[in-house]
Amino acid sequence: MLLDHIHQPEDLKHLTTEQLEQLAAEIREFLVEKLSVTGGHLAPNLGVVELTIALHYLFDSPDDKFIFDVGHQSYVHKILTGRKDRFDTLRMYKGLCGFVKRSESEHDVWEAGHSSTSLSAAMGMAVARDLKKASNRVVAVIGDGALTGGMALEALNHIGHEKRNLMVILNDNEMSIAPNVGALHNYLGRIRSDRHYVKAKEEVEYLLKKIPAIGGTLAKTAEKLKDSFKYLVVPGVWFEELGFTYLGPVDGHNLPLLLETLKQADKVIGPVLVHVITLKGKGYSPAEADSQNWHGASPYKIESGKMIKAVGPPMYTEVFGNTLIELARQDERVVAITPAMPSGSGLIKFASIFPERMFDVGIAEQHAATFSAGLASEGLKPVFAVYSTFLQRAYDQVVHDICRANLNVAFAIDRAGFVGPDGETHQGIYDIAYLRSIPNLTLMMPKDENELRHMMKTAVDYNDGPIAVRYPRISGLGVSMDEPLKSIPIGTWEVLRPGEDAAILAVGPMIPVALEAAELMAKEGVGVRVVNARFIKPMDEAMLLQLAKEDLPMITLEEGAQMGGFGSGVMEFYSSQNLHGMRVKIIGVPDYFVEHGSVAEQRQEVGFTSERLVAELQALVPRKRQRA
Ligand SMILES: Cc1ncc(C[n+]2csc(CCOP(=O)(O)OP(=O)(O)O)c2C)c(N)n1
Ligand SMILES: CC(=O)[C@@H](O)[C@H](O)COP(=O)(O)O
Ligand SMILES: [Mg+2]
Repeated sequence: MLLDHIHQPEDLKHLTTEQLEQLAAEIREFLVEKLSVTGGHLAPNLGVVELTIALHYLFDSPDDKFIFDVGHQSYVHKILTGRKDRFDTLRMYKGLCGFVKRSESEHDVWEAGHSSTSLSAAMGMAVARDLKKASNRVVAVIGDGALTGGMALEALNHIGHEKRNLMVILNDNEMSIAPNVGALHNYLGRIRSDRHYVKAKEEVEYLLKKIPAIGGTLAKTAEKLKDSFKYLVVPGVWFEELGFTYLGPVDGHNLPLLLETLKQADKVIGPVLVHVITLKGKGYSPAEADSQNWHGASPYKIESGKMIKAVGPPMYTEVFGNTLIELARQDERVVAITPAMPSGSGLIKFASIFPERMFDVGIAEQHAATFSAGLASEGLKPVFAVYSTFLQRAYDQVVHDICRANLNVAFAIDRAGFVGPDGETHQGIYDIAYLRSIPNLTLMMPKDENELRHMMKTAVDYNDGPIAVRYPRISGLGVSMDEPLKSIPIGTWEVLRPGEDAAILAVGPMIPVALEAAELMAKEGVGVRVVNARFIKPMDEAMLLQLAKEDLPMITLEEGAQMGGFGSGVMEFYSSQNLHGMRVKIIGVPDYFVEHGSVAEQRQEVGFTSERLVAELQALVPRKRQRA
């Protein structure tokens, strides 16, 4: 196998084109086989095998900087840069990261996970190169989905203006996670489909070259003629008008053509955009047929293409999607907005039932937020479905357009808390801290999937401003769903277990571990009250005052950043009441980035365990209260 002899990009340089094509086939086989066990972003990586081989064959990483947008399609890059032997640990605890990772290799020059950052980073590296009088290449690989991200367009604007040497490779597979959307996508579609563009362009350019060099007005007319023809035939004229040289579209699986085009691109002075057409999932028929489902694959059976899914209670996401349909049936104000995550957010069924009330705006969280504000300003009830981590992209819009204006936007914040294999770039652990300080916003988290349903009803019924419900990327507890849906009084907590010696104020999925700790403490004769602190804002101030009255020591427990989180809110409240003697132990995610692994391993790592809680309670509860 050629692949056995590839340990670094240098090992590619002597191969023939036929050998490179053989290598591509071997890498595809490797990916399908390895990811059948580990899971991962199979379809995106199958689509960039030839492209990644071509880059490492022609150019010289790490001197030449390769920047992968999102970074989920960097497995081939990792294989070619000495990490193929680590793929059995892909996305596992302390194993190979599923995204580009600087600590893994000198070839990983730019980390991501969130989309649309590659062009800005590339521009930074290009300017740095020029200021250092260096001559390395800077090559960004960005997908058609990521190109819909606002940051990418901001960067195109800057790159085209400065006209520095920089190569942008647009990996166009017509897919985001779902089929890509938007006017830019439609434009790319016209280029992809009108093959005659390329032929006509060559003929026109040949013809124009034939016109003898002439002076005077005729020359100006000829130039104008050439420009107007350009609009007719140059496929990438939009990019050309932004200051790029556009090359393509080129078949991203035709290695000889790809090599030829990249060599041509390498000679261009100034920014060049190479439009590469690929097939997401190329080479594995189940992934080719359904690249949305195979974008992020669970472990699977290779032969049957059947993914191995955990059986058990429904995911919170599924309960959200089903409940939103129920609410939308009762209330025609309800509309759903997703920034390119219809499937991950559980909205596929909703979209099929209410196509006119479902909006996939592309990878555009900022736009999604203010679009929701616009909808709410006209009396609709927009439900903005967004992952906690991706909502970070729209922080200003949440403050400036939604909360300040006190508009009735409902946020359905999925993937709140640890997310597992996607790791540090995707952990949903900052939203409590970054949302609770914004005036007018109500923030809640259910103890189980049944309470999620009632919280969604609460959010839709609530007409006093923005309201957010956050829920985790895990299955529910398997509780029964009670009917009918009813609103929960805002700002009310719930005592789940009585106790006279201490209290744990737990948020969402932290409740089971709090109940476990209380059970263990009961064996020591210590009564620990467990409270479902389901409203992070506003808090249940009556209950907080009652706890103070009883002088109960307490733990606050949240799967969110400890700094500025729910526990901080409790301390702030007691401070505001001048209750300075309260003994409060805040337990949340410590101040560092928690890397990939399973949710259970991540929780274990930061001490979200009943054993840890018991130790903290023993330190908190004075001896006299600990009955013999
Ligand atoms: C800011 C942000 N929003 C959403 C996502 C989720 N996401 C990851 S990959 C992806 C689709 C990317 O499409 P494209 O850039 O075309 O790459 P492809 O997977 O098609 O190769 C999305 C929406 C993200 N990573 N970052
Ligand atoms: C790379 C990326 O951002 C998405 O593919 C993300 O990994 C999806 O996350 P879920 O698997 O939680 O839907
Ligand atoms: Mg794509």
